[in-house]
Amino acid sequence: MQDEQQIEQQRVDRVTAHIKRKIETLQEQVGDKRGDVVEIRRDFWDDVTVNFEDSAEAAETAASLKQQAEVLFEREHSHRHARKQLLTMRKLEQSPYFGRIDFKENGETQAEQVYLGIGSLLDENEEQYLIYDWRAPVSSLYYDYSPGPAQYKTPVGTIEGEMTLKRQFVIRGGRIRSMFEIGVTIGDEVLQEVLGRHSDAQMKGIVATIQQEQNTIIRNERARLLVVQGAAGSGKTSAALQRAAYLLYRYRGQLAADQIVLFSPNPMFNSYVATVLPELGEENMQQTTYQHYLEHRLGRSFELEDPFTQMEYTLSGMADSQYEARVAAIRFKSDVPFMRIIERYAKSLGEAGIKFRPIRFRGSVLISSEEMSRRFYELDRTLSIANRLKLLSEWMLKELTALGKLERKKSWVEEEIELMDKEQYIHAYNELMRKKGFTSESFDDFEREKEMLASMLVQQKFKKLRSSVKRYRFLDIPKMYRALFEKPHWTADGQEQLPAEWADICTITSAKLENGELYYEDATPLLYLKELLEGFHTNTQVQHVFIDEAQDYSAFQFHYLKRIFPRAKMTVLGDLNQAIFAHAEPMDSFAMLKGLYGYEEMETVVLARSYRSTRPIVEFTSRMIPGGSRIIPFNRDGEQPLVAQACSAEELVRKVSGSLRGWKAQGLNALAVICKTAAEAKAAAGMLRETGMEVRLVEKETVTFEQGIVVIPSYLAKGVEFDAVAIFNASQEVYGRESERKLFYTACTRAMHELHVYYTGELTPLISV
Ligand SMILES: Nc1ncnc2c1ncn2[C@@H]1O[C@H](COP(=O)(O)OP(=O)(O)OP(=O)(O)O)[C@@H](O)[C@H]1O
Repeated sequence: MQDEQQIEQQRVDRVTAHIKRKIETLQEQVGDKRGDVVEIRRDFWDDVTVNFEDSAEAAETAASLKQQAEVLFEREHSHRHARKQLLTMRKLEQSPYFGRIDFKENGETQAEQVYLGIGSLLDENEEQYLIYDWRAPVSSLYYDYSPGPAQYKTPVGTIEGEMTLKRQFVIRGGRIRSMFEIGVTIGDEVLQEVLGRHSDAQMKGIVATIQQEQNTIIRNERARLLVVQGAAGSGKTSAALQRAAYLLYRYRGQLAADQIVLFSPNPMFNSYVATVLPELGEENMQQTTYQHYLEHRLGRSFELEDPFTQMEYTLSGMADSQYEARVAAIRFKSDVPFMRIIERYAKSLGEAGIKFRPIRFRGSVLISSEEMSRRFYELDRTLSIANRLKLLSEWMLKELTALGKLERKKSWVEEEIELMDKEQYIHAYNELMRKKGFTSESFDDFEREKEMLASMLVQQKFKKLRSSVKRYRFLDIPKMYRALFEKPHWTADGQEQLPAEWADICTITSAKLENGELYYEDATPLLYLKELLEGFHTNTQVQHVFIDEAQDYSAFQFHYLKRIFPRAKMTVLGDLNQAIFAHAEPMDSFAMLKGLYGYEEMETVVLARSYRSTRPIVEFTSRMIPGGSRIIPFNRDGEQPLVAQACSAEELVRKVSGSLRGWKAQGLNALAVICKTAAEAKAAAGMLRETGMEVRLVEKETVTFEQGIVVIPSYLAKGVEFDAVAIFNASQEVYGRESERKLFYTACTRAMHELHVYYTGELTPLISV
């Protein structure tokens, strides 16, 4: 092996020398291309002939503009491309590859040596690959097989043959640190080393150690809906990010990063994963949260509750007399039967019941709701509601034009013209000259001038009205949504069972809406109703939607997402044991997703191995949940989790800060004190600061994930991980309810190397020691 290592090192040296030369060439190219771009941008208008005198000249101008823009686009593109290559080469210079396989294709006499790295590299003659990109078809052999018969898929068919060697390298700074011959699961030694490292506040890429079952997720191209059910720390998020990188490579030229959307659990999570794709030489996909999407779609029409406020209520609002009704409401409004009710209701609105808002101007009604209603229901009923609304809005726009003409004669117009100050007047004059091509002579005519100013003034004032008509603001969606909770006539055929708490649900929903506020659980149904009426605002550009922490989405939300991204393939990643929202509590499988697409379009992958935490931590946390014995810990040793009682709040704080200091002394960087709620986190942060600890309080608005000590509410720790975790207070009082099991489990599974669980009074029954 020693000789082998020398031979391999010589190859590394050759390849690195080649990379260095490439870097030099690329540096020059990047500089030249940037120069080109700067020059074209600077001289853009010099090379364009601008002339709008007649239509022929104008067309020529447009063509010349287009041509110049194309040249610029092409240069920018090639500059970006060269820069991207340069970045990849710089990474390869340090560590050109991490794996090698020798593969003899059936019918061939010699095995080909395939070296895998984070990007590909051709030799000087551009004929042979010195390094294959980890996403190339042949590279999948490395992740899927041990030496022996093996095959891989290419876009033109399956290639069969025999793998005669599989080797893993650790190369740093151009030197081979270690190399191993390996079996199917990629080097436990390397994985041990990687997983044993301390966190650096950013999620890491895992390309050198992707496991076989993770590879099936990454490379899946067939499924319309890919469901990944994986234990805590099993690499769901990691697999999702590598999958995005894979898709960008596999479909390069057809798929751009902004055609992939990732729905994350909270804004901080976005910052946590933000470096993975750029590290792999790809641009980041679009990242959003469901809440952010809702806010974007609902605009500022409501004070929208966020999911974390809802969560705080379900965790701490037990004393509220409406608590039971609210929880029942959350469940009911998140499920498919309610969605069906809304669909039937929307359909019935095609016959009667649409609530219109009158168009008002200066205190009087221009178009009344009765008029709108009459016109709407006079339209051909075989047309869809959306089409009829379109016709109605067209009529309304015409009507506004006619009404605008009448408006010009009114006295307020004359008064406003008289009150115009000089600047306004000059501005209006210039505007009119520009728009209508008036000359100063024609503007001399006083009557005409007044008329023009009046028309301009009215037009300005009506602009808002017209735009609100175009946006269908004349539909009173909240009122219609509210009507669902007033007269449940649409359930009369008894298809859907209403919950026992229905009367209370109606009361609390109406009261909230009346205040111009919206509960989180009402947002999706209300939007759904709105879009059923107005037509769906679909996004057909997006080709892949990733939903992380999918167990936190309701069936209703999934249906909605499917509708707004009709062309996209969905990758849904979740762990039912971490389902922390009230609507998800009864859910025991992702079975509800089956209704989303057909069976044949759905594939499920189960990830049972957990990589994040040491074996003692995984064994400890697995005992908290049903079916926990099925979770396979990766065999990494560490301290047993500590469960310790404190006699008072003061002692609790002392103990927690003791743990934190100890961990810091050991060199651990990312430390978390996990509390149940935001209120507990705030109090804990205050008390810890009093002991001289420097801690950062994470709140729902926090957008950056940083190293150091954080104090964080349990539900915001979703998806992220820390070197060491202290559970602030795992007492019976804090985590006493069965419904908090998954939340508690989520909190404990955030720990990579160390877990300390403190409590006062009685210990939570959720731990079985
Ligand atoms: N194949 C792998 N090689 C190296 N590290 C891995 C691998 N798979 C997962 N990991 C590591 O395990 C940890 C957990 O991964 P990740 O966060 O993707 O899991 P998850 O299933 O999304 O977890 P959770 O549901 O608990 O949030 C991360 O530190 C990740 O880097």
